Amino acid sequence: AFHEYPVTQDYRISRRVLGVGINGKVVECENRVTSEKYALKVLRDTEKARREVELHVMASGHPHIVSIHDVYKNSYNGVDCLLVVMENMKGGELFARIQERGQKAFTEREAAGIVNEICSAVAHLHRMSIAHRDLKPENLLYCTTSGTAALKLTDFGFAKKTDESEPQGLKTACFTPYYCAPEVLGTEKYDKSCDLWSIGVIMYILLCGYPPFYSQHGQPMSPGMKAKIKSGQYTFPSPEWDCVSEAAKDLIRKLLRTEPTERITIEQTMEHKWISHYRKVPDTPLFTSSNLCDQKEQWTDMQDEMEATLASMRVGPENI
Ligand SMILES: O=C(Nc1cc(-c2cc3c([nH]2)[C@]2(CCCNC2)CNC3=O)ccn1)c1cccc(C(F)(F)F)c1
Repeated sequence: AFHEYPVTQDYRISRRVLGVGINGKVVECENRVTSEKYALKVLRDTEKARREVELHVMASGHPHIVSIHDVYKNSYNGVDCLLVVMENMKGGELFARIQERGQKAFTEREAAGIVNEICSAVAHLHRMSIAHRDLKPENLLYCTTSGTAALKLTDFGFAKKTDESEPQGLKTACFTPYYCAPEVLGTEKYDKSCDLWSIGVIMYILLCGYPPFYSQHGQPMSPGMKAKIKSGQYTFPSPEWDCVSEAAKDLIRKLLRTEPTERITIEQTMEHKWISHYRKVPDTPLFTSSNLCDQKEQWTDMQDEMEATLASMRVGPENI
């Protein structure tokens, strides 16, 4: 249930904008009693916003999910809004921190530790039949600027329940299901498999500093593209990948399978030795930090491309 009284009664809202999400803007705010700083996400009160808040509240409390502190329903000159007060992730975004690394090289073992944190957040969501569907670097934030700060996942703007609790479009259609192809009936696999693909892309970038897939530059993703990821082939180019372990490449191959039904699940990923024994992964220095810095200007292109591919993967009866 949401507080109906004004959020300004409990928090002083600063003008500092922390970012803009799918459904709303994020600003810094301060609790009037404790002077603690929080992040405030302002959403128009729509069906979509309700779902975002509901799923984020369900997931909140896990050590690698940004926690929700309070939710308010206020209206400003006749427009109903939902205001979500979250813990303030003062450490900023995942790749910004690796870019700012400077001299001390980023190692394969550190990459494994980060992927382990992301996987435990996704495992928590998938156990609750929630698919995040917008797992991208800019939604992975650090609690504080300290080197040991926890990495947490945020922005449930595209999250969705994958069990039958929600009418899955086609499921309600009146036809004899046994003629229906599996991939149409079980969007459950699809939605969750988007998150595994995202983990694969993030893991690839962590290990070399550039993304696995490039579309022909400037070529827009064809609109209405089916769930197939316009993946093209990816490779493990020299010299960056010569020093990366076979176990890491094995896991990437299983995460980046083009066919969603052939992609590894989050449970299988957590059992993969590169994750389950991440503390034993070789502490090999990587090219990541320098490559992330060198191709800084291509960074926004990369984010746009990942965004476009995620959009094309968010298949659902409503999107087919
Ligand atoms: O982002 C910061 N604090 C923060 C931010 C969020 C947050 C929520 C959402 C987002 N951020 C984004 C912003 C645009 C990129 N995607 C994520 C869109 N969707 C969200 O739902 C949540 C909690 N604390 C922050 C605070 C202080 C300092 C710094 C920095 F490190 F940058 F100095 C960052």
